[in-house]
Amino acid sequence: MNASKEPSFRESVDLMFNRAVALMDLPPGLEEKIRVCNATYTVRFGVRLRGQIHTFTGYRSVHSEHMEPVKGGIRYAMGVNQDEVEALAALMTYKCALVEAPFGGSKGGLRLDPRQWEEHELELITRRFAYELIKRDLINPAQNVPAPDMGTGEREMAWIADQYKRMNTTDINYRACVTGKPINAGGIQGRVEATGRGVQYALHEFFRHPEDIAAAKLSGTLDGKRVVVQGLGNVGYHAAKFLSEEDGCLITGIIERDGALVDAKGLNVEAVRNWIARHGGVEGYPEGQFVKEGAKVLEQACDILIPAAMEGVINLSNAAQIKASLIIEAANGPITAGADDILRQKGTVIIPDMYANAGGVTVSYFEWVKNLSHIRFGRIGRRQEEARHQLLVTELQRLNRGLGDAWEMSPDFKQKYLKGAGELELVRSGLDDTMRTAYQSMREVWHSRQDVTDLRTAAYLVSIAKVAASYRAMGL
Ligand SMILES: NC(=O)c1ccc[n+]([C@@H]2O[C@H](COP(=O)([O-])OP(=O)(O)OC[C@H]3O[C@@H](n4cnc5c(N)ncnc54)[C@H](O)[C@@H]3O)[C@@H](O)[C@H]2O)c1
Repeated sequence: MNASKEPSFRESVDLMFNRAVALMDLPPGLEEKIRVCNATYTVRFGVRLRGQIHTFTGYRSVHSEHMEPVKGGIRYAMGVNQDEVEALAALMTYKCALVEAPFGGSKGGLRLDPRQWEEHELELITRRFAYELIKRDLINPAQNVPAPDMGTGEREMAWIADQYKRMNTTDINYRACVTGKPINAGGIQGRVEATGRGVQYALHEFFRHPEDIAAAKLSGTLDGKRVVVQGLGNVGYHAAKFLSEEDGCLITGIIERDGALVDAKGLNVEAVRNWIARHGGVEGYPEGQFVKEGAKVLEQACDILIPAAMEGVINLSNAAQIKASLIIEAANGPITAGADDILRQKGTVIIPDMYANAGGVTVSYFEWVKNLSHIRFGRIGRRQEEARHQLLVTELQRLNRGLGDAWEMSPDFKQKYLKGAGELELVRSGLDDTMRTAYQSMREVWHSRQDVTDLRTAAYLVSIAKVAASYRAMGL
């Protein structure tokens, strides 16, 4: 294949879907029903800014309503188009099914570069976009619940929730109309970092299986592994930070819009992030080496490659040169269908997007449930009980006393013990359980079926089977 034959993002998702359904025995016609996008709404609206009217184009796509509400982020970027939004909505359907978040798939986008607008201008634009979607029930706690994606975050979600409340003054569940909100606007602890945390938990689970580590031509643990990450935004930053600070990984490459930094000794993620915040890019960072053609660093030798920026970055033009033997797709669709073929033939192990970045929607689900139940999270679950018990045992050992003795708690212990399991602990353990269980469901298919040679096909098989079962149960 040459570069001109590169399929679009939407075609790539469909090609990978087709590869999986060819191995399934679905009732006639159901495959087509699952694959197609149910509806895409395009809106153009004007906002008076800087003395003139600016017209913006936005989309909200609903891929599958086999479960409602449908769920999926809202992206702000210049490249947003219908094809992209539909591909992302389809991935949301498969992702939610894989991790058993009870939602259908949706996605939205607004064609604009958020860096070109002031905060108060972005608020006006966001509120107007939200108004257009809310009045058509394309944002609604029972029907369609957005979340952050590229170019958006907590701030935009808070504006959307407030806009919904203004238009639905008697809806007590208004907070559940969007997830990824700030804590003081009905959000949940651990949501901001959830997708990056999920990438870390996915790698933890991968490294619990020696057979899988060997398949990726690696050995040992995460400690000391060389990691290259593309995109130091919400997902890439948190993934790189947790992997370097908690697991001992060396971040040997960071690729951003203006170029890349490489350093065999490992880069300080926090310091690079602060540099980007101050200077708008990685160029000039005082440590490591700056590479102007950042995308070339995707081809650098490393153990784990984490594309966490955007789709299509590993494609027919560079797939053969990729040296990492393990790629975890933190971004949606970073590998095109053609590149996926090349990498699979080379024996590269790919942990697919629909699983790898599902931490965001998983914790969004917790937030939505919290908003609907109107109860603060913090009841003690089994794992928290165990953790509390362990804390108690450790403290008693420290004091060298038996259980019946009178004893003084250390202030640190007292604070932790009396606090019990807080919301953050619950969110983390729920996310960890979800990432473990979903990985095991994929790997079971990967290792038990002769005709399944990769994790992506396994992920599609698991999720399509669940979507198909929903359609069959509800009747068409
Ligand atoms: N935010 C979430 O919770 C979430 C959940 C699931 C999946 N995702 C996916 O993860 C990816 C990143 O999302 P995000 O929320 O972290 O976005 P973000 O806007 O917070 O960060 C994106 C980062 O990538 C950088 N970037 C953009 N284009 C680049 C390029 N060509 N080369 C190198 N760097 C580039 C940006 O400068 C920015 O630092 C997207 O594919 C998104 O769909 C995000």
